[in-house]
Amino acid sequence: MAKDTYLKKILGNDRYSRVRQTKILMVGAGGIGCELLKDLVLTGYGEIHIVDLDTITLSNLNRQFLFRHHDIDKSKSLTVAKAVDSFNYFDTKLVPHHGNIMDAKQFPITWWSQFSYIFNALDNLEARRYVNRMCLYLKTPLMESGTTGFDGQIQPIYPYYSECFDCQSKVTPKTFPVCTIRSTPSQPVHCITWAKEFLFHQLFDEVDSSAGGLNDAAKIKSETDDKDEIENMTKEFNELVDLRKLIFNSDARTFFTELVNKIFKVDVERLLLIETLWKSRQKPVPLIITQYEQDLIRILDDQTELQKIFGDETKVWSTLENLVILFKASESLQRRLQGEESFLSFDKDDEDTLNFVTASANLRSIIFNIEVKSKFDIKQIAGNIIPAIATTNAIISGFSSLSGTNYFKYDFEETQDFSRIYQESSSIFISIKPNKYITSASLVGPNERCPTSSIARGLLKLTPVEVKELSLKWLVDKLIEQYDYADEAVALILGKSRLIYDVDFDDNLEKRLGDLSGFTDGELLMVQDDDGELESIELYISIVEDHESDYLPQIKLGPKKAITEESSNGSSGAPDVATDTIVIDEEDEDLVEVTEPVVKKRKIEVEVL
Ligand SMILES: Nc1ncnc2c1ncn2[C@@H]1O[C@H](COP(=O)(O)OP(=O)(O)OP(=O)(O)O)[C@@H](O)[C@H]1O
Ligand SMILES: [Zn+2]
Repeated sequence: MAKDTYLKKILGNDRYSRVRQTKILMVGAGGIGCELLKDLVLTGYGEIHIVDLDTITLSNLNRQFLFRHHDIDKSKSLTVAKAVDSFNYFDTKLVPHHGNIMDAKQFPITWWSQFSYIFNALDNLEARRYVNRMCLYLKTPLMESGTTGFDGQIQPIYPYYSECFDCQSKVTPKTFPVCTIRSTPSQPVHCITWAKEFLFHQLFDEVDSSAGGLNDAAKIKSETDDKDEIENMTKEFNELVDLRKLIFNSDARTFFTELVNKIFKVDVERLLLIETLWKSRQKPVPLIITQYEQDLIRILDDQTELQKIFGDETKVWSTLENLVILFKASESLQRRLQGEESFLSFDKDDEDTLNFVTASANLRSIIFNIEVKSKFDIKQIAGNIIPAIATTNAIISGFSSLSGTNYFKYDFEETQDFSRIYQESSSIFISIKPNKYITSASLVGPNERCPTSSIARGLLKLTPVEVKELSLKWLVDKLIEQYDYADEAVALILGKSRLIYDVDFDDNLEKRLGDLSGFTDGELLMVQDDDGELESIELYISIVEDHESDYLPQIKLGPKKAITEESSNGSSGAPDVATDTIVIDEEDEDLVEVTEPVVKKRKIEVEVL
């Protein structure tokens, strides 16, 4: 049977002919992207654009099966596009783009508007949110997907008909109270966090006293009322400062001995004095280095023995072995700081930093009678790594492409009316839990409180000549005419927060649009109703050579909706998939970044042209 006859049979004639004519975009060509592109090519799409900003690394090869060893350092998007050639049975046109999808210069809205459907195969919240917003401006359906270990999810998004990516707040990563980390750890992860975020950071990293963290007095006070505990922590901190000085003016042995003595003996003895802490907890046992000194010296001189310890990363090291590792790591870190490097940051792939954190976390675990972990395990936890599983990616990609074909049931060319299809589509979840390997949930309408989809969005299309000739007054009148705003109720905010017009500020009215600084292609214009009756609309300024249709989107603005703090909160990378990520990690801060769409008018910030 000819290959496309086969496809016709599976999809049916109508869907088949629509698939063949459809141009889609896939964002991300990593773990999910490789699997997904294979599926999309075999679905028979007419044209697929692929965007990825990254190049291939060795660690990608175990699961990103379209890449080979000789592809290392090559562009992911260009490589995947070539790799699928051997099974491109339906002659799908592949158009790769190497670049950041959030780059509005490389990918202006006119570029986005060519796609009928967008598939996300991304690994971060920021890019996901960006694509979600672009889809809202253009009313382009989006298939969102994400995996974390054995968990995975797809979410079909039909803009303004079903929930958008931001409609559900994302699971917040776990955080630990400072005092659990500093005084009363009870799990390996507490000791690992302490070793990485506190000990390593204070000794070797660049310390920014204004940044807060585990030493911030206010933070400590907010976690405990115990005066002794606060005093202890402050003392510990000051002694650490002295220890840091020793890095530069002592030899390796002195530094190591002082380090072990202070961190694993003196600090612990001090904690033991606070009796309230140990009423219902097992007491820690301070480490006495002299008990291990002789063996330590012997092993440090024995290369074979050393190699044996360092060679097995999956073994759980004994106290003595952890001390050996700690000595070698601190010696090496000390040498690096005495040399060229002015500070050292923890990096799971930097052996010295990982060894230091592993050994010090384990020694603390031993003291507090907590399970000791192998270096391999600690690397996963300290690096916030949740292993990526090829099978999870393959299953999720399968669901993503399969569910995407639902779109071809109807002809949306003219209408973009998704009222039926969204009710026939579902989010799908997979997991390793028995009886819950695959579950699904019907799509529901947008969350009224969603910070992203609770305002209307669309394009304001103008030609360069119109931008030059039309005045702001023309635009205000046009907005009133189109959206039924009460007279004098319109307020316009350009970009992040610049008020360019409202009833009390009409200085710009006679200006040409092009003379308003910032009125450029790709900039956002927020239209607010000062009477508080109608919802806001965010317009994406699109300057095009020609626009047949209207200047403004054909939308009926609904009544204004309330947005709450709670609903504008988000954090995890994959949609709704819980992770065991440890916070108190600066890197995670970008994960909680939220783009607030509703800009409060602030006249103070007005720049009069
Ligand atoms: N803003 C962006 N623009 C374009 N591509 C992006 C953007 N953000 C992320 N990506 C791409 O999305 C893909 C996500 O894939 P994946 O989660 O497998 O990540 P990875 O970097 O390949 O693997 P890992 O993070 O596990 O080492 C990556 O190839 C990444 O380059
Ligand atoms: Zn939403």
